[in-house]
Amino acid sequence: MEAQPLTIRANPDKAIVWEHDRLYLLDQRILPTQEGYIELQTATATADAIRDMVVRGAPAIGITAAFGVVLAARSAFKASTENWRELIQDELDILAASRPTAVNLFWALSRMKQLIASMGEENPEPRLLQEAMLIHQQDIAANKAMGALGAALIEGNTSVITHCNAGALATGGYGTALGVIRSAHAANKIERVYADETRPWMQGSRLTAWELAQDSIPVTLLTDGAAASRMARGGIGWIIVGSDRIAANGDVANKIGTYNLAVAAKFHGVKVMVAAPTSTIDMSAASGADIPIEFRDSAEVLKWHGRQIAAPGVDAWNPVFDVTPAALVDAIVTERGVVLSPNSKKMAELMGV
Ligand SMILES: CSC[C@@H](O)[C@@H](O)C(=O)COP(=O)(O)O
Repeated sequence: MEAQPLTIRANPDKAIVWEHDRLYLLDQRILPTQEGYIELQTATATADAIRDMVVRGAPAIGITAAFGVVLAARSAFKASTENWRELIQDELDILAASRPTAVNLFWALSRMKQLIASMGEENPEPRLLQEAMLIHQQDIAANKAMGALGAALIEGNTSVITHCNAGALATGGYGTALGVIRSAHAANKIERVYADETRPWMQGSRLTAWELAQDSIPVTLLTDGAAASRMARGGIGWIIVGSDRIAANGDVANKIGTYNLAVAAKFHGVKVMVAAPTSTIDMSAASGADIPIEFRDSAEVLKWHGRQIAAPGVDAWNPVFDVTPAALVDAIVTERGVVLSPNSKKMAELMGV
């Protein structure tokens, strides 16, 4: 899958673009040294793009899958105006199998499936496209609401640590954790952001630092192992991260290494904020133990830029997410409100169940 020459200037707030009835994704694998969009013509190609990390980040995966359903409906309706509903099923399953942890994927597919179930004999594409666009727009609005709510929790002017990339690139735009940081920076509450590099895909150095630099927000990279040392030296008010799935008891799945950060934060008296839209909350997962954790190829750890960095025959354990227990989380910030010291009762109240 090669990046196409740019027709749209690369912009983190435009990582997912639907234009002239076509789906374009900013290729996040090649940032920040190259910028290019990939055009996707089928749902299967969309699922491949999600699996191969062209697009990543929980809300962005969900939005992309919703547009993937539009592409699936287009080809199914072209093949048969009568049987498109049956024809689309395989592609819906292929999209659902792309990545397992981010619940936003399944949430978005379920919204699209509900709409399909309510449709008559008309061409499904226009209404499905309208729904995908609504999912996209609602995500941006949720991020802006979270930005204001999360920024309000930060007192004075402080430095923060973030992990992975929970910015505009990982969402429909504006970002979750980076949305909070953007809003807090605009309110003069952020002195500096320390971005963990985030092995092995380097979302922190390649994507987060790129986004923050474009916003002129002071950013310094940390190797993942340096975060506790940085906290020990003081001046860090908050750890601010996103999430791929939050369980009904407030346990948080996020990029591998988030749990380490939260443990170190507790020891150093640094608070932990998780910013995530309610589409990331999975009330059917009673606790973090019920969240499926994606394991990726050990080659992602054993190789660096295609070069072998471990002795031949050495294996690697490569879970790409971990679960931070609710007891280590000070605040979950959603578009519906903030949950302080989350637990099952407070999460149920937030979700109205
Ligand atoms: C707003 S994005 C929140 C999470 O999806 C993000 O922190 C993360 O862990 C992304 O992992 P990735 O493997 O890059 O998709």
